[in-house]
Amino acid sequence: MCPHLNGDSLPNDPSQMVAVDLSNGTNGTAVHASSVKTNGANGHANSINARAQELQRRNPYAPRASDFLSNVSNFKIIESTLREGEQFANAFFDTKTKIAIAKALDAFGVEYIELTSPAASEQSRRDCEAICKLGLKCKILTHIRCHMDDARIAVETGVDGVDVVIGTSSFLREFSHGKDMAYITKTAIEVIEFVKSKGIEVRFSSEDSFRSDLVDLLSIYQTVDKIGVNRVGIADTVGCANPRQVYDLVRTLRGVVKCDIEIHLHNDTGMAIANAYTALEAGVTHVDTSVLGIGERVGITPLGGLVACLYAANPEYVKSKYNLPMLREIENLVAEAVEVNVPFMNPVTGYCAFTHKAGIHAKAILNNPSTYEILKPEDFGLTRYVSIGHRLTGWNAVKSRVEQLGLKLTDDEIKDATAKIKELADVRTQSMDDVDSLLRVYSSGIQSGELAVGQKEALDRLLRMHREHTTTRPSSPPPA
Ligand SMILES: CC(=O)SCCNC(=O)CCNC(=O)[C@H](O)C(C)(C)COP(=O)(O)OP(=O)(O)OC[C@H]1O[C@@H](n2cnc3c(N)ncnc32)[C@H](O)[C@@H]1OP(=O)(O)O
Ligand SMILES: O=C(O)CCC(=O)C(=O)O
Ligand SMILES: [Zn+2]
Repeated sequence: MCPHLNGDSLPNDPSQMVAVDLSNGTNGTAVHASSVKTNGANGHANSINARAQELQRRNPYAPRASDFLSNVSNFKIIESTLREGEQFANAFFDTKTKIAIAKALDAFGVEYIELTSPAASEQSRRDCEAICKLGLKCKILTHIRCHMDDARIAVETGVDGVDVVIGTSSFLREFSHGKDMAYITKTAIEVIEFVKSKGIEVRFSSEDSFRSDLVDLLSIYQTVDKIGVNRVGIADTVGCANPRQVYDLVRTLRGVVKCDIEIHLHNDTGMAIANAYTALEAGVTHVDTSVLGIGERVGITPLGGLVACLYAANPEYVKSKYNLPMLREIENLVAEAVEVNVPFMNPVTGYCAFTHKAGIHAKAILNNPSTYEILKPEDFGLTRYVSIGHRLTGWNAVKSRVEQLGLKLTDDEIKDATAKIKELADVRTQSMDDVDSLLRVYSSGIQSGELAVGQKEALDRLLRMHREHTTTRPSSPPPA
């Protein structure tokens, strides 16, 4: 039986854990230089520079110009589980599941949901229409090739906007669609103007941006910005970019276009969350995510990980935007739909995300959770645990359990009992029930005078008697 205090449970075997409720603990919240939204107009960038230089003159530790470009506290999520996520090898979402996921994401508070192209199949088109009719708070987008045939189908579905994409790297120009930059630019203009004429949002994105020629990229982005695209998108389609490259490209683009900038980052080298954070620092306004990061190959920036990272930067802002306690439910919903487990090391919902083990950690956590926690479990509707029944435990952790059990032991007695727990845990990990029995036997031995600190043999005898009693006692008859 899980011995936690407030009825929550871990998805794993919690028998060695004890939950600690320190809701009145003094978790620190990071303080952040305020950020201003910039639309990248050069005049604006210059005035930010002048303001920052003035601040720096007065105080060298004052925010720099780059800090004012940051959108770490001013961003929108484009949730693409129902588009990129459907490209995950294991994914098959029937209509009911798509609707459940869309509703859950909307209740969580994402600003946009991106859906598979209605050109993909007849059912994809019908599902897109069905989700548009749900009346969700968030905006619904669909994602199409840069082609008039796809655009004509997309605008008839009832979406709030269309995300248009075409590869600009030499790899994709040669081996995917075979079109040159002149053709891409001409078609992009045609598609964007068509979608705009329907009165809905349109975004233009270059696929494989980080392996595209910078002059080609900036020139097509500038062209589509001039004709009034709502957003341009940068895509690290193969997951090759590092944070420095992301920062440089976004920052350069920020100086070239006035419209919003979206970023889409694959996680092939494990950089997707770091790259998304860096992209926000450099001024992107929209970040693509999927639940658990599912997508092509190893997928993209995961919703939960990104939210955790941005919460660490500005908890109040993130809490005000998103229903954080829903994260676990959404991840479980998607994990079940695509038949995978939530990874053990997942931020926030990984099965030991809020479990503290080593004695040194446990003592400090019990005094103040901020010592070893950057995320507050209670903000995500979760519980903090301290694991006790192992050889790395310490007397402070044991003392907290003694107090929870309502036992009366002095510190010396607790240290003595801790030594016994360690001795037993050197042989095998002790469950919480094992620890509790030991503490109860120890305490009753002390109260009855059968035991004093350091009487190892007497304690062994009492434990042996307790074990024999509990294992040989005949089971009680069932209640009448
Ligand atoms: C990086 C990304 O994740 S982008 C999004 C990926 N999403 C999808 O692919 C959605 C699901 N896809 C599908 O259902 C199908 O691939 C469809 C309906 C889009 C196209 O199917 P098909 O016509 O059978 O073509 P197929 O998939 O074999 O090849 C892609 C075609 O699109 C063209 N193409 C590829 N990318 C683009 C683009 N961004 N813009 C315009 N055309 C493109 C290719 O040249 C090729 O054309 P072809 O028929 O002249 O050879
Ligand atoms: O449309 C986009 O921005 C991204 C498309 C995509 O999935 C990718 O390039 O990986
Ligand atoms: Zn992608």
